[in-house]
Amino acid sequence: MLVSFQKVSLRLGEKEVLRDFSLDLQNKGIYGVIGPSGCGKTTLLNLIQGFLQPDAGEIALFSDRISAVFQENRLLPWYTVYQNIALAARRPVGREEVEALLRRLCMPGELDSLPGSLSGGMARRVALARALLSESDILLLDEPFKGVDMACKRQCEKTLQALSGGRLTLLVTHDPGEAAALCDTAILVGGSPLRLRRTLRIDPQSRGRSAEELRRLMLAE
Ligand SMILES: Nc1ncnc2c1ncn2[C@@H]1O[C@H](COP(=O)(O)OP(=O)(O)OP(=O)(O)O)[C@@H](O)[C@H]1O
Repeated sequence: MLVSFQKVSLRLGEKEVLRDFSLDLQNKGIYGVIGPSGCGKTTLLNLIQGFLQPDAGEIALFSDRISAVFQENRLLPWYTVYQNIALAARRPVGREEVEALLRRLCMPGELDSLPGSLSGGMARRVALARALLSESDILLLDEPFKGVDMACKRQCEKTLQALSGGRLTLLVTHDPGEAAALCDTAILVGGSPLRLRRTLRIDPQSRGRSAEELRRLMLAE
């Protein structure tokens, strides 16, 4: 088991977000976590990262080397784009490597910019570059393409697919098209408290059909 939630319960304030929630991920690859707003997707990522502790139950991880794109970008405003990315990398990272990755994320020539001068979509891609370049076994991405325009998004999806290899990636998204385009498996969650509704293997040969299927399942629930 690479990631396992065993009968995890968690209350946040008045809200019982999880009650006896179980989930086992056995293989590496990209998992899309899809479900309605407010159901608890970010909470799952926060539990994996140890930012929240369960009230009951257990979470087991095969590695604690985690990199993430959080709901907010969390860039350090006094450091440049290059410094923000390189400082988090857990290994020496040269300017050329960062520049090449940013180019693959449709963002050339911003290495020495400060985060405050970037658009929301650009800052999002810096946060994504930071997570991708960081040496990690688990990649947690909470709506990583928020604010990124359609043309760049396709390119960023390809780059993410190419660079996430060898890791276990959890991608929170509201977009069935994005999940079908990128993921190996979609995990549909929902309800209050949160429950696992369905897992769906995405067939790489027919991602368009998987997107339709996911749309249908989301509307049905
Ligand atoms: N610190 C907190 N105190 C009280 N309730 C909280 C707290 N943090 C989150 N919640 C509630 O827990 C629930 C799950 O929140 P979470 O952010 O995990 O949902 P989500 O599925 O990621 O939502 P979205 O898709 O809108 O980002 C929500 O109803 C939220 O209001």
